[in-house]
Amino acid sequence: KTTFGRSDTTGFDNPNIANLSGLSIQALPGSSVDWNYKSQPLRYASNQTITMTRGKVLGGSSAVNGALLTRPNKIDLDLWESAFGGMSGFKTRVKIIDFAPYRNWDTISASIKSAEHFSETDGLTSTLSFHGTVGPICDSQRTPTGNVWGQGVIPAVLASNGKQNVDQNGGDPSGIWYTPKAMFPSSIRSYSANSYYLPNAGRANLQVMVDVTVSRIIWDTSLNGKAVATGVEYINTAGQTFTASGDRIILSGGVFGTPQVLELSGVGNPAVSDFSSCHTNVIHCARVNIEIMNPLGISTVVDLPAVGENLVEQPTTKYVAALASVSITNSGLQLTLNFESPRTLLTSEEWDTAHTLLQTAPPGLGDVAHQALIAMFMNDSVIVEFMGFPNPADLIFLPILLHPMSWGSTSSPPMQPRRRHSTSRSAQRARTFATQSLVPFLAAAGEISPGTAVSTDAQFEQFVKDAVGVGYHPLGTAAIASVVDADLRVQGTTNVFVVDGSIIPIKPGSHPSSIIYGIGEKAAAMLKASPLSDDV
Ligand SMILES: Cc1cc2nc3c(=O)[nH]c(=O)nc-3n(C[C@H](O)[C@H](O)[C@H](O)COP(=O)(O)OP(=O)(O)OC[C@H]3O[C@@H](n4cnc5c(N)ncnc54)[C@H](O)[C@@H]3O)c2cc1C
Repeated sequence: KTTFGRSDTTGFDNPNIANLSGLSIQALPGSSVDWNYKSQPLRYASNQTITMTRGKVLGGSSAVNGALLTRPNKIDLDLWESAFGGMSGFKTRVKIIDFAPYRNWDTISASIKSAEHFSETDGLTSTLSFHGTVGPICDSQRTPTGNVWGQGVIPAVLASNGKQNVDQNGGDPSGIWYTPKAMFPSSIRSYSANSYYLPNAGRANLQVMVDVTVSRIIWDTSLNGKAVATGVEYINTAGQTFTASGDRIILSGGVFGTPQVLELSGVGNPAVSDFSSCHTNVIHCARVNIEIMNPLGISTVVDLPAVGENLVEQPTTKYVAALASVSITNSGLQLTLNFESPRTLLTSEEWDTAHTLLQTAPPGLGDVAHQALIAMFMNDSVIVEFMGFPNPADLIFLPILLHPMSWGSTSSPPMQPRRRHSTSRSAQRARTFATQSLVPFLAAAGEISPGTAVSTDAQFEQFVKDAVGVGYHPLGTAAIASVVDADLRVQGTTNVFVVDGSIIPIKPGSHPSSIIYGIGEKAAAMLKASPLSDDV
């Protein structure tokens, strides 16, 4: 049975969701299908308040995203293994010790492939063995229809010692390539609502409701000191409250919604005095002076201060320049991504400075995560992605910093000085590349952002403070090892699980949706295989 309310919450008749071929997806952030979460004023970014877009529609953020299916460097995912493998007691504390699905590049890649149905594109070379071909999410590559990328950007990257990567999804994303998008051959978006849900909508044991919001988990008496859930409470748009019961509760509310439901249910940080227990090897708490549940009158069910912490987001700025003439076009899909590693992005002097800065952990960051960041840097894992945007009259690059060095929480987003420095360097790099290599394509004095008034290091730093945006890739607020165990069960509960991007403990340098689809695939297999009698 399927209970649908307003059609915009199903999204199926929203052309901006369906159509990936033009500029329509730019209309989605801030629209009625966005939760429109706002950050607190960012202290290190001119007190800006940033909108943290998340999809409020069937399919969640997969309905409103840019649909790029990328994967990080192999090293980024292999580091999960060393992070968790080194945690004493972790493996014996969980009952179902099936950590294998989330262990390293090989296991996570295998899960991603099981979600993917990749089709090769005529005229483009790809490596089929890197891709899945029978999963629900369809993806393929497209060459841009405008000539800026094919005739301008790609030759310019190659001329400046860059490389063209045959297929970035095999563990080395460095270089430039036509990135796959999650879409059917018709350029219609392929996402969780139409590719996972719709083919199964007729199942008798599946009921989907839209226009309702889960307000809390309902608890029974505890078993062996662990909280037992019997269902959830939810509210409709008229403010009426209902309940749904179940043997297992699986939260997939995303990086903001999942910790919110946990905290409303008494699972989280009750008071400042419990803050110290938040520090594990991997995770730190950003809200050093904030107690979450007690002031709101929420009784503590599980004292778990790491809930809502460890929020990591990728910052970005915008380089925009007017094109020289109407015969030069930048239309089509934003498909070509160029990934730079520390050694290709930074001068040797900047590399030394960055290396020195990295030796000191940001405040509160656990040693394991700190060592992981250093390893990513030393192994030359990609650190900046330059993404092109299909604005007909402009060349637009978004340099996205992939491995940020600051952490926040669901109530206090990250943006600390060291990250600002790296973001400023990548903004400078976007201009240098455009002005040195793309002159014939750009209008004279056509730079719109940052604008020619910005030229010194200090001015670039100020530009970043004033104009920084987000990559829309927040992760980590109910992380493995700190909030959930290896089987994705919330610590201190018998039968509550989290399956979404909030379980990712250490940020990989990529767009996250492919990994999150992979997590969904593995979690489904794992939960199906594990009998309810294991929920103790
Ligand atoms: C504008 C934008 C562009 C992006 N571009 C890309 C891209 O090109 N490539 C890429 O890989 N990634 C991209 N991403 C990121 C990617 O889409 C997300 O990381 C991913 O979809 C997150 O999946 P999730 O399951 O963790 O959460 P979500 O997809 O956000 O799903 C959470 C769901 O839970 C619902 N929910 C939350 N709270 C409640 C509650 N209390 N009761 C009931 N329901 C609730 C939400 O409405 C939503 O449907 C982009 C994201 C955005 C916003």
